[in-house]
Amino acid sequence: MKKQNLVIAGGGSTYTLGMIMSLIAEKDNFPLKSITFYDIDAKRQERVAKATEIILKEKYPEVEEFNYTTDKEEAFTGADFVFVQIRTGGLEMRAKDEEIPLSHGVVGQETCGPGGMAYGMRSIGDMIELINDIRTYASEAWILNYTNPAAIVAEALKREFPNDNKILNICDMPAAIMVSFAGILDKEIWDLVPEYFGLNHFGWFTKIRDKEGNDLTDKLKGHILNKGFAPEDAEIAEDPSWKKTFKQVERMLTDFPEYLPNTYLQYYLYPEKMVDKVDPEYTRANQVMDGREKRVQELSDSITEAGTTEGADLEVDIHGRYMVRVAASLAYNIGDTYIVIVENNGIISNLPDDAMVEVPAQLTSNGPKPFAVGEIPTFQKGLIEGQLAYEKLVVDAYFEQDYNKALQALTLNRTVVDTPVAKEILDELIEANEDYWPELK
Ligand SMILES: NC(=O)c1ccc[n+]([C@@H]2O[C@H](COP(=O)([O-])OP(=O)(O)OC[C@H]3O[C@@H](n4cnc5c(N)ncnc54)[C@H](O)[C@@H]3O)[C@@H](O)[C@H]2O)c1
Ligand SMILES: O=P(O)(O)OC[C@H]1O[C@H](O[C@H]2[C@H](O)[C@@H](O)[C@@H](O)O[C@@H]2CO)[C@H](O)[C@@H](O)[C@@H]1O
Ligand SMILES: [Mn+2]
Repeated sequence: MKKQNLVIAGGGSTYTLGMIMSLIAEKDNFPLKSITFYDIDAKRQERVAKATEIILKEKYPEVEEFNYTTDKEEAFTGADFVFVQIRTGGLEMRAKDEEIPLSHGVVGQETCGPGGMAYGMRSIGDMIELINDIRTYASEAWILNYTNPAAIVAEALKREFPNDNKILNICDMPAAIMVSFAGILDKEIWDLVPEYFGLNHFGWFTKIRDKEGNDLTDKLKGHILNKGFAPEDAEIAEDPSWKKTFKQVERMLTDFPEYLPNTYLQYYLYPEKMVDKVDPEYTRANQVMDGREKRVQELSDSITEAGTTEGADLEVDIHGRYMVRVAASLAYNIGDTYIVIVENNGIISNLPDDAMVEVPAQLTSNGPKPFAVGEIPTFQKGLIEGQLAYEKLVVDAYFEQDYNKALQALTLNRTVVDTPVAKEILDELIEANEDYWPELK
C-alpha cells in the first residue's frame, strides 16, 4: 500500500486537530508518509502545528515527516493529496456576513442566503489562486476541497479549471446526519447506503438502506416523527445550536413527509423563524469564536506546554473521518460510495447538465462515478432551480464584476425575495467586503 504525502491547506483551521485524530484513526485505510500544513497566517498555524508534532510523535510515529510552512513551493511539492479548508476573511468576516442580513430581518448564515453570497465572493479568488499554486508544484495531486460555501466554490472552480479532473468538493453534513440515522438504527454509519439528491446544503435523502439492501427509510421516518432527531457526532452532540438545528428535521418531515431533509433546508423553508430565534448581537460566528476556536487553540497550547497528549480531550469526529475515507477510496481504487459534489451531466435527469449537484458516487482512482438519480419531483425541482440560479448568478457576478447579477442573485434567494431589501443588504455587504470582493460595476 503506497504511503501518501498529505498537505492540509488552512493548517491553522479549527478543524485541523480533529482531522489529525481522524488520520490517526484511519491510518490503516489511508497510511501517510508525510503531513505538511500550509497557511497564510504563520502564527495561527504554528499554535496547532506545535501540538500536532506531539500528537504525531505519540500516536502516529509511522509518519516520517511533519512540516508546517507558509511557502507554497515547500508545501505542495511532492503532494499526493491536498485537503483544502481555508476561510478568507476569517471568523470576523463570518460575523459580518451574519449580522448584516439579520439587521434587515433576513437569515444571517455562513453558507445560506446573503451571508453565503458574501462568503462565496470572498472565497472564489483565494481558491483559484490556491489551486493554481497547487498545480504549479503538484500537477497530479488529488485536491479535496471543503472550503465553504462549497456550492459556490465548486461552481467557480468548475468554470476556472474545466479540465482538472482531480478536484473534488465535499461537504460533511450528509455524513453528520447519517451518524444520527445510524444511532437510531443501532448501526454504524458505514453500514448505511444512502440515496440522496440536491445541491450542497440543499438536498434530501430519498432512501436509507443497509448493506444487505433492506430499506430502513420508513423506520427512520417513524422514529424521527415520534421521538425527534438529535445530533450524535461527538463534535456537535452537545452544541445547543446544532441540537436546535437537528430538531427542525422533525418539523420539516412533518410538513413535507416525502423525503428526509438536509438540516440546512431549515433556512429556506422557515426563514422567518430562523431570523427570530437568533441574537443579532451574538451570532453563530461569535459562538464559534468563543466555542470551537477558543477550545481548539487552548487545547493546542495545553498539549504544547505539557509536552504530551496525556489527559488531553482529543476526539475523532465524522468531519475528518469522512474526508479521509473519501481520500482512501480515491487513492486505493476502493470504489466505496460517498455523497460528493459533481457536475450533473444527466444524473438528475430534469436538471441542467452543468449544475454542480450533491449525490452519491462511487469513488475510484479514476474519480467519482455518480449513480443515476432520474427525475426529481416538482417541489424539490422548483426549490433547487431557484437556488441553482442564485448560485450561478453569484459566480457570474464575481467573474463579470456585475452588480446587477449580484442583485438578481439575492432577489432570487428564498431567504430574501424583496428587491429593495436585497439592494440594501448588497450595498452593505459591498462596503464590508471592500478588501475582499472584486469591484462590482
Ligand atoms: N464543506 C463542509 O462541510 C465543511 C465542514 C467544516 C468546515 N468547512 C470549511 O472549512 C474552512 C475552515 O473553517 P474554520 O472554521 O476552521 O476556519 P478558520 O478560520 O479557523 O481556519 C481557516 C484557516 O485558513 C487560513 N487561510 C485563510 N485564507 C487562506 C489562504 N488563502 N491560503 C491558506 N490558508 C488560508 C486561515 O489563516 C486559517 O488558519 C471554512 O471554509 C469552513 O467553512 C467546511
Ligand atoms: O456553525 P459551525 O461553524 O459550527 O458549523 C458550520 C459547518 O457545519 C457543517 O459541518 C458540521 C459537521 O456537519 C459536523 O459533522 C461537525 O464536524 O461539525 C461541523 C460544524 O461544526 C457544515 O457541513 C459545514 O459546511 C459548515 O461549515
Ligand atoms: Mn457543509
